[in-house]
Amino acid sequence: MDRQAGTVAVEPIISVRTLRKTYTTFERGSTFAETLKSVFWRKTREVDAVRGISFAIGAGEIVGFLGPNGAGKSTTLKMLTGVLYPSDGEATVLGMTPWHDRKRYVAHIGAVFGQKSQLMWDIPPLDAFHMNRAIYRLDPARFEHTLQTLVTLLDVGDQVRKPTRQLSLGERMKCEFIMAMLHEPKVVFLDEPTIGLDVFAKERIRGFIREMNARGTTFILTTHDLDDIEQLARRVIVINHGCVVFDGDMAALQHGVGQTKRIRLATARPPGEIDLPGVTLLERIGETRVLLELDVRRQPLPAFVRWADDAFGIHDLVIEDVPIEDIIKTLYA
Ligand SMILES: Nc1ncnc2c1ncn2[C@@H]1O[C@H](COP(=O)(O)OP(=O)(O)OP(=O)(O)O)[C@@H](O)[C@H]1O
Repeated sequence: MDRQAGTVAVEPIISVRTLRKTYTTFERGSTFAETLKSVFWRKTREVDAVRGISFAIGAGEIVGFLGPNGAGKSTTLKMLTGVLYPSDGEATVLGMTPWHDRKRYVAHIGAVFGQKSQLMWDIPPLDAFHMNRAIYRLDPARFEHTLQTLVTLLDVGDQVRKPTRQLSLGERMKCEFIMAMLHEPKVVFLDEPTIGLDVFAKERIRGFIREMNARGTTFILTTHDLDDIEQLARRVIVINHGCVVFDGDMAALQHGVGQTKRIRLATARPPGEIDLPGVTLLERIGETRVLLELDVRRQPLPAFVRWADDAFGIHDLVIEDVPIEDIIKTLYA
């Protein structure tokens, strides 16, 4: 997809315009006198959780929605799933305003919240799936076909008949995905969908998301697990303090970072001061080891290697890309 940051070439399926949410909280005070006073005179405090964010998402995208704790991700997702009214701004998802006519809206979207279950503890997922069929008034033959497809993709044929409380976390999460996708939503919101899962369960869930995306589902994925983002999202929107601080392709983000390399150097003689343009000393490890960061636009790699060998003698050299965690940390900062 040919896309500039924040815009999509195709007609957006999700469009968010200067969306804002301010929470008003009441301060009660900590002493008895303050609590008594607050009965007559309530002191309020305003929290600007989301400060006028805008973005557009095209059909078929998987977008990673990232930000540190308290950045405003859940608040945004709650507005986009219609749970929360915004203080200002607009959003349309599949041509509908999420917080208007929510009953009609939820029939077109799906949501999986890693920390919140849509299943019922004492009854098997299969019964809950059939309840959803009734709630969404799904065609029985189509429902059976979709159910079989989802059960096969996630390999939970034996588990869906057990009471939910007997399932492992990984098995339950797979059933949560089935629950969210039985009505074939075009847009699915995921909030920490792999939290607490082992590597195998994570792989299975990620494979499932990729498969459903290939079949046309658009996903917005909020997670603190950057492996989810690296493996699934072609685009990331990063928010911090309620504002969008980056909106662009993962590839562009990684390419920008590709201009910076980390170099682990073991030298024959202790390296003294390294005062070269484009070279930052990150860490000294013992007498003869250093970790450096190199901006290859200002300090070409071959020239640096020649200089280092002449200056201290190179014993060993490892060249690494900057980890995605560090790039994201910089954006958060
Ligand atoms: N119901 C509420 N009342 C008052 N303030 C709230 C409420 N919900 C969230 N906030 C505040 O709004 C800000 C954004 O919170 P939000 O939960 O959207 O962040 P988040 O990015 O999802 O964080 P996390 O990664 O920790 O889940 C925070 O400062 C939070 O304390």
